[in-house]
Amino acid sequence: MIHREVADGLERLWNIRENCIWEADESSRHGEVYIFDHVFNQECTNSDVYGSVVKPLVDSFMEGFNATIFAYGQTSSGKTHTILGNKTDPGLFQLVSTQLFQHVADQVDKRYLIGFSYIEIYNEKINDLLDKSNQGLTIREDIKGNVLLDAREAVVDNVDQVMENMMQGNKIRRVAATRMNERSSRSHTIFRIILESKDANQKDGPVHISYLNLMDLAGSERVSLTKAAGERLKEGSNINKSLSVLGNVIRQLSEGKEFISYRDSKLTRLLSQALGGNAKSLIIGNVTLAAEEETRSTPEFAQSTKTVKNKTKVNILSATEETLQGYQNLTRDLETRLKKQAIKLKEMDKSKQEYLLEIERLKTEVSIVGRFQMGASASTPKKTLRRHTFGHYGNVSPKKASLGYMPLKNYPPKEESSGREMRPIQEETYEEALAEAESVIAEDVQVYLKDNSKNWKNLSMSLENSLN
Ligand SMILES: Nc1ncnc2c1ncn2[C@@H]1O[C@H](COP(=O)(O)OP(=O)(O)OP(=O)(O)O)[C@@H](O)[C@H]1O
Repeated sequence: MIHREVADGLERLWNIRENCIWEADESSRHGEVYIFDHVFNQECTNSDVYGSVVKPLVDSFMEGFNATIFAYGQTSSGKTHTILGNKTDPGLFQLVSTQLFQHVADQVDKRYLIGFSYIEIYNEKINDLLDKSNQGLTIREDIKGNVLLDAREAVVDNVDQVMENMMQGNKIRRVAATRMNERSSRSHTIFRIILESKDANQKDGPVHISYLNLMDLAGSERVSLTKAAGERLKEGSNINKSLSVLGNVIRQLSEGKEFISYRDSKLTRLLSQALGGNAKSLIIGNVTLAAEEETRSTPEFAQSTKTVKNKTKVNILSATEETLQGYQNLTRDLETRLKKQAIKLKEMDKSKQEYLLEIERLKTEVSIVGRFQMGASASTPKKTLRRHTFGHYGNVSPKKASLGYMPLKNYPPKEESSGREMRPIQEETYEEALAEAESVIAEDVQVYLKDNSKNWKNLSMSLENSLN
């Protein structure tokens, strides 16, 4: 039981022993004992949960399987605590990231590229938490039924970078105080880690790709308990509606129905691979022992999900010649963003410091992609597609596509045209493309710095440092 429940003098209404949970009042008409793979009591930490049920899933993810982990439960039952944790009890997100980068460091014969995206579904609208300007995202599907979303995908190299991105995202994530929770999540959030790997010694070998979703679902809430009104009430009703669609989808899947109503909510559309598709899924049902009915609905939900069967496979995306185009475009797109940031300095509508940080961050991403791509041959690519996940940027505008590939015909992007001649990317090796982009950026920045040298002496020094 949490502080609020103890302070309110609430009683403990449920018992837990081994892998079972049941109501303490044996005369209750719902005398069912719910049995699960694991039941964790209130003495358990997030690390205990991680070691028992999450780690094996992360191991599979690193072998190339897709994986999804949900935290499901009523409001204030500890979902956010499970995923994000705190200083003394790190959450699953940090524990997963740590394991992932440890694994990557241990595998000397492999090369890895790790991407990270973070989105929320708020009042049935999908917002990118890594890019404030990228709101109201549209879900698209390719012919194979893969869900595509133009969310920013940050390329990350270590746990600190992941945590930094996550904390940036948390600043805009919707949280508000309700009567049940001082910091109640008003949206469903999805962290997605995308892992691409290939054999370091095999130049044109296949690329394995897998994604891992960590989801902190907003909790179901009863208006009689939360006393929500106005905006909070609207949010609560959207949360309850999407959770009810999730319940319907699980029921249809467990009953083996042919038609599954994934399209009834954004949440279930985004989860379609995790529910009955190509992903290994883990559902963590968070409960409080101090509520009767609200707590009962969680083990009931979790039990219904146990009969859902997924069809999983290792995802070998394609051979290098297909992906080479993707990495070249990815690099080019990062370079374009980098250049844009340098140009934006002229407008000075943001603080100098913010631009410098963005430039630094993009430079790091470019070098990470470069390291992963190194060794691939510069043979003429046949396809423009890099891969299909929801950090995919098929046909989006350069403004929206923060990272990822773009169709070849879009290069150089029209709005970026500066009169400089740019050769089609097929004719360039990766090194040539990188060198060209770097010289363009350096030139622009130098011109700008020269023009503004009096006013921006300090800025020019740090910019020059960052470009050297
Ligand atoms: N295992 C735990 N140990 C310590 N504190 C906890 C634990 N679980 C939850 N809490 C505390 O209980 C409160 C509610 O938890 P949390 O915000 O994680 O709930 P939630 O299920 O995400 O709620 P909502 O659906 O409203 O967002 C927080 O103050 C949190 O710190």
